[in-house]
Amino acid sequence: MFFDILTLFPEMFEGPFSESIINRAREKDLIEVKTINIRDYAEDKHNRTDDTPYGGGAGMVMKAGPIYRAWEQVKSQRSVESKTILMSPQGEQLTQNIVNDLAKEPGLIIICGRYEGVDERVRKTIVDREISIGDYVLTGGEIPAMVLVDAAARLLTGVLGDEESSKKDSFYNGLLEHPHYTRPREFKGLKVPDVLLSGNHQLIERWRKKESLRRTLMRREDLLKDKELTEEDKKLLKEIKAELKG
Ligand SMILES: Nc1nonc1C(=O)NCC1CCCCC1
Repeated sequence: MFFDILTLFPEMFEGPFSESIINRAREKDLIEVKTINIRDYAEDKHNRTDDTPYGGGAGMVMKAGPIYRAWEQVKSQRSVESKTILMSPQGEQLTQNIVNDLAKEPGLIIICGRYEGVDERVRKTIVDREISIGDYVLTGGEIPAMVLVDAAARLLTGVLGDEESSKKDSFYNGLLEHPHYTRPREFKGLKVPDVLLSGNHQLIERWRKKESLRRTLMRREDLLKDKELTEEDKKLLKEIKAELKG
């Protein structure tokens, strides 16, 4: 899978993508991440990529021309179709389901907005999907682009080792993840639950599913509304609610 990232700040991506799992995936050719500097596609003598807003007001708007030409260039260099994503607070909220969908694409072109945003003609001509990583405003779309690349890349076969499989993620099975423990058995007087030391894998899996349901019920009950609960889930939830009643 490839990620072609249109940005005014390509060097922002050097650090995060040259470390750890994403870097290993690039070295194994499981993903390709290219940054394209929108400024290279400015056409006026001042190399402008932004300008004042029509209608007045504070701030600057990213010009459509440089973005469009950068987009044409990356499109022409790819032999397969790719979706164009604009990262912005006005987009649909990124969820694991959206990541799961996007990770099935052969590649993504990701546009990183800056200043007050991009000229509306960018949306009307080349954007397939506008995505937000949350209801807050950052200084640019670069960090949201890194979030999207990270979340999609880790789902690709071979990116995570078996032990790190994404199959049991929070949100992967629609629930929050159960608590995790590792050595030592006791830390600050807090002991590892005995069941995790029992070696009884059936009991351990039951404990993990129950704690996942408990955590989801306590923190994100909204997720339970969308989840198809098995008979075992319902039984465990009943136990949890009885325990909460004390
Ligand atoms: N939140 C977000 N989710 O995705 N992108 C986000 C963002 O805050 N991006 C920066 C803004 C800054 C002003 C112009 C448009 C982009």
